[in-house]
Amino acid sequence: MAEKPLCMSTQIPHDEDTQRGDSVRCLTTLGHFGFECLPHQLVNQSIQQGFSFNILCVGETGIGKSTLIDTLFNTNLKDKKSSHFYSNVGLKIQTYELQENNVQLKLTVVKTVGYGDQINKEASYQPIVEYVDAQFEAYLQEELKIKRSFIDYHDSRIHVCLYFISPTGHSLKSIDLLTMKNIDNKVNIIPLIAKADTISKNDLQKFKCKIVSELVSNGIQIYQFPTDDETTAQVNSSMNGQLPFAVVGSMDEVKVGKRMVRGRQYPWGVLQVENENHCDFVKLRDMLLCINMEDLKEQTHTQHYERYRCCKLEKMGFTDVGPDNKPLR
Ligand SMILES: Nc1nc2c(ncn2[C@@H]2O[C@H](COP(=O)(O)OP(=O)(O)OP(=O)(O)O)[C@@H](O)[C@H]2O)c(=O)[nH]1
Repeated sequence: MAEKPLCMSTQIPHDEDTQRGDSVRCLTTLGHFGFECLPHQLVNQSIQQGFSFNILCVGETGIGKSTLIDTLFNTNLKDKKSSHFYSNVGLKIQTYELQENNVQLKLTVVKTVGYGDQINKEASYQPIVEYVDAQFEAYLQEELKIKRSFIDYHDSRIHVCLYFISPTGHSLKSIDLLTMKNIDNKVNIIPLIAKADTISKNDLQKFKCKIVSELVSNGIQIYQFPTDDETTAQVNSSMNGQLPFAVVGSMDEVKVGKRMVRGRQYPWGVLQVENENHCDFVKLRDMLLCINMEDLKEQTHTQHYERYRCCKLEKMGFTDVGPDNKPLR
């Protein structure tokens, strides 16, 4: 078998090579090496592994959580209506395998049940906080194992919380402020005005402004679409200015002219869910699924989980040491 000659001197330093730090130099490469294919290797590996995405839907009973998820993913996940008479808030967790072309997505939807139906508002957000923390804890425990198996580990950490605001047209309720305040450093919150077809366009704009000012004055951090990538900076920054999205959900097919569209039929006409002049559904779908899903996952890992992990490890007595082997404070 013919052996390939080993090329020892493949990189020739040029005068213009820049010196970075003490020991890392940028060299101009000559010829083909192959590492330019690394991004393709990553794409193939990701497609083979499949993707997962975990959504938490928080909102009052009957506010349109299941319908919106169905409309987003074109599924029929809703089973039966929840009662208004639960003594505690519960969470319903459902996982689905979805496929679009050759991309597989394991979607987990966690939905509040009985939220807003109790007098004690503390009891309304506590189960949500506990659930989010429990998923961080499960991930941390997997990380701390000697034999870790992340390949088949189902990462259930919540990547986004869709917070459904009741379309009152007035202001946020105390339960909204309390819950968002207690989860904003644990999850990426995207606020939505639910059933936006029940409020006039004029009132909707005023309501949006009121919500934003209440979030700011209460120091509640909502997720900001990232503006550091030049390919998405413009659209993301414009969408940041349009939050909270006013959404309408529907799986009904309605006739408009010669076309069938998803919408809600009224005596005065049809509200088309996918018409950007009618509501912000398409904006939400694009932002959530097409443009920022990966950032939501990254923020979950690098910000929210990292905060949980740091806190937990410190409580467990771990400390980092500096170069002099002394504990860092
Ligand atoms: N007008 C209007 N009605 C909606 C909208 N979305 C859902 N609905 C209706 O509201 C009712 C409740 O919707 P669901 O999607 O079941 O609400 P949910 O929040 O999942 O309800 P629970 O699981 O019972 O808490 C249904 O009759 C829906 O058809 C919307 O955007 N506008």
